[in-house]
Amino acid sequence: MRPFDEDGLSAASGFSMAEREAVYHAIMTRRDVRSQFQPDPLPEDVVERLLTAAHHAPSVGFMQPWNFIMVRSAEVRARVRDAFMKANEEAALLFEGERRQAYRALKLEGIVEAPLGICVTCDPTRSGSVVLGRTHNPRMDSYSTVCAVQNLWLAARAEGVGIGWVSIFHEDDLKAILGIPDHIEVVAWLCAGFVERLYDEPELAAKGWRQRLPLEELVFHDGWGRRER
Ligand SMILES: Cc1cc2c(cc1C)N(C[C@H](O)[C@H](O)[C@H](O)COP(=O)(O)O)c1[nH]c(=O)[nH]c(=O)c1N2
Repeated sequence: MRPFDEDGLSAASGFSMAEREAVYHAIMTRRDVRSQFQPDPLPEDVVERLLTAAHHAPSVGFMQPWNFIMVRSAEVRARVRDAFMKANEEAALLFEGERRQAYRALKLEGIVEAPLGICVTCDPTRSGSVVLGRTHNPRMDSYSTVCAVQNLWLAARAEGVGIGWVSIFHEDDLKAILGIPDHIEVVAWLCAGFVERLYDEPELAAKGWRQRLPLEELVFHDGWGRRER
């Protein structure tokens, strides 16, 4: 533990080169995983570290609106997969012609293959109706929960655990399967399991669905659309 002064502050020294590289390495090599899961259950200490990382995410007003429903039951995961299949077929029909065929060829979940499903939810009532920082934008609680997902995802990368985020569901189907109360929002279904190999680039890019945009096209200066400095 670093020493704290009387205000509870300690020196914000930078990371060593190796620590910095490790952080960027996790960020750059994190992947969404759909099909490389190993069936072995994740050890409890690993799961605990992933959840602890998630729980240290930033949250609006320090609201910590998240819950994590850990789904190990193969029977429950099979029902979740059925809910995905229904929604995925609806999604396929929204694309036309070749794009529909290309969509159908993609594998977009590993719900049954991954030994653990984590349903991450957001409770908008977690700290009363008036929340510091959320008063003018109620979606801030969902955004906070997404931060928890990203923390978990990066920690998982460092642990050799693959994570696949599946969002192709009717929320009510997931709520019914998992007994989630009406007022709770489902933010993510995460497939989790050890992986030996990962794609070097997003699988959707490797399979020609969509490529990474050039960063410089996305950065503006001093106003929307202003590319010059
Ligand atoms: C909110 C949200 C929701 C989803 C995803 C991501 C996020 C952030 N992704 C994963 C997504 O396709 C993936 O992140 C991008 O293709 C980039 O690839 P990498 O994550 O860098 O491997 C995703 N992937 C998938 O196969 N099925 C899905 O339902 C979803 N849903």
